Amino acid sequence: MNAITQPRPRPLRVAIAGLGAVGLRVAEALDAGIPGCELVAVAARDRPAAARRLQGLRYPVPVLEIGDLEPQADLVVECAPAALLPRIATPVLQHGKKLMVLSAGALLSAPQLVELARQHHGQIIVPTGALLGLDAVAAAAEGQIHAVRMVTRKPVKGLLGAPYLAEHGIDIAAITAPLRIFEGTAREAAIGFSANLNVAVALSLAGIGPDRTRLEIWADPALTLNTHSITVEADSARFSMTIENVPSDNPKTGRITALSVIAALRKLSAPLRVGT
Ligand SMILES: NC(=O)C1=CN([C@@H]2O[C@H](COP(=O)(O)OP(=O)(O)OC[C@H]3O[C@@H](n4cnc5c(N)ncnc54)[C@H](O)[C@@H]3O)[C@@H](O)[C@H]2O)C=CC1
Ligand SMILES: O=C([O-])CC(=O)C(=O)O
Repeated sequence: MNAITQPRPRPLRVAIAGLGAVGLRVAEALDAGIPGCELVAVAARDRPAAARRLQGLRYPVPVLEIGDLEPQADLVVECAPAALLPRIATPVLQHGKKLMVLSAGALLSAPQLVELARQHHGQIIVPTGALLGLDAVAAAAEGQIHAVRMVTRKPVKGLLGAPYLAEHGIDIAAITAPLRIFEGTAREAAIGFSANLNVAVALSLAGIGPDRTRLEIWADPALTLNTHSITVEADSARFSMTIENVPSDNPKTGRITALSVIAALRKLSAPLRVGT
């Protein structure tokens, strides 16, 4: 007797907005093959340079303007400077498609994007990125979480250029000992450290929100790894966890960030899915 075979579903067409440290690594992984996904296009600021960076791919894809990505794709991975998030996200969500967001901090100043996703049955996916344990935080949030704290320690060059430092006259270029440069909420960090602390916002969105998630940031001249330590107190569990990230080509961004995106893409259509 013949088994009834179902047609193989069409792969998800994936586009990448921003071809920097995260975007290029994700493009290479898609080109090498992530089951259920197909790289169809990228957007970059310097399109000829991006085309050169993509020359090594087995299946080169077009380099487009941000505004031209949506019609080509079912899912767009946003891995561009935070200020571009609304431009990248709006057409994707208006068409009920999926958007994977790395610039998670920028979601706080664009809450309309979540509403847009709701209205048009699209979805914003924030991967765990450079962090860990968002599965446990999200599970604990189904019960009652009393407190979430994070302490981030980064080498000086992982923090240089953050707007908070200039606004508060903090000069870390020549420090010789660890210096606490910030204590506040995830929402405040998203504004002052928009290219350095997306992880704090991702943590807050998984847990108790950006106004109750507390954060300290230290600049440490002796450090080589971007280090995030989290403690959670909830009615279901108490846990603490630390990740020490090897910086990527971009010293602000841990290498594991792109790998987290790749794992999240793989999970979208995997026959066995592990973790919340
Ligand atoms: N959620 C998380 O865990 C993490 C999030 N991030 C965030 O992810 C984003 C990407 O990070 P990286 O790849 O390290 O940054 P990057 O600076 O290496 O890459 C960003 C790319 O976007 C490009 N770009 C600039 N203007 C553009 C335009 N108009 N159109 C298309 N592309 C444009 C830049 O040329 C650059 O190649 C950043 O916002 C970063 O803060 C970074 C690390 C962890
Ligand atoms: O890679 C990291 O350590 C985290 C990071 O840059 C971010 O959250 O934006």
